[in-house]
Amino acid sequence: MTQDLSALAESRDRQLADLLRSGPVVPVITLERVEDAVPLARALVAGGLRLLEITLRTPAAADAAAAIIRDVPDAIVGIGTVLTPKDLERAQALGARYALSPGATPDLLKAASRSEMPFIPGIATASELMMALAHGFQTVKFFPAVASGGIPALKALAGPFPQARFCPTGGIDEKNAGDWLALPNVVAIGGSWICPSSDIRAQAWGEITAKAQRAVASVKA
Ligand SMILES: O=C(O)C(=O)C[C@H](O)[C@H](O)COP(=O)(O)O
Repeated sequence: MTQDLSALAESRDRQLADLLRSGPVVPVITLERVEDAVPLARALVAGGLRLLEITLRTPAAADAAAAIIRDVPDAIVGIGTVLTPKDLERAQALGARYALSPGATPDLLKAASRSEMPFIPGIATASELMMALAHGFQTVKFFPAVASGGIPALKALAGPFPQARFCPTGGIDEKNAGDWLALPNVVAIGGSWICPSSDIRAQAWGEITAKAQRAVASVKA
């Protein structure tokens, strides 16, 4: 890495460390309707979760993220399902504080390594992790966490890669959240269990606040 890229990587790491202090549980949010965005974000913040991931999976996603950024100042909005350099630009243009991907491509890693915005690439294997580390990304998503071998797989990766920090997602729920968070190299966990599509469709904001509160309690347990 050149000196310029190293300085950018350090600055992103510092910003990310600051953001993760508001974690460590990140609800993964998929919104079908823009009008659900603000009440959902308020329900999550009321339950104690400020760090959010809005996935770019629906046509409503960008407007939904923009509405939360505008109207819910206590929410810290990250954009998920960033698959291309263009998605990363979109996340930045929206004013998101960070971006995440379920994986990574050489193009995406290259673009993200030249950007100021904190970015968390996804990895599921040692080779993918090596690629992320080589581009200056020490904090990675482990996705799909449970299907890729779960906690034993993450413990195995910790051996050769002590510098890596993980945000597992995919298959995490209320029952196993505490086990994942107990791992020393896990800095945050994420998942859709806190705000499943069925609750969002039903506008069950009270239920979502209760799930967020239980997630916060699992961190303290
Ligand atoms: O879309 C993305 O950007 C992702 O990285 C994937 C999400 O983190 C998982 O799909 C969440 O998994 P579940 O909690 O099992 O629903």
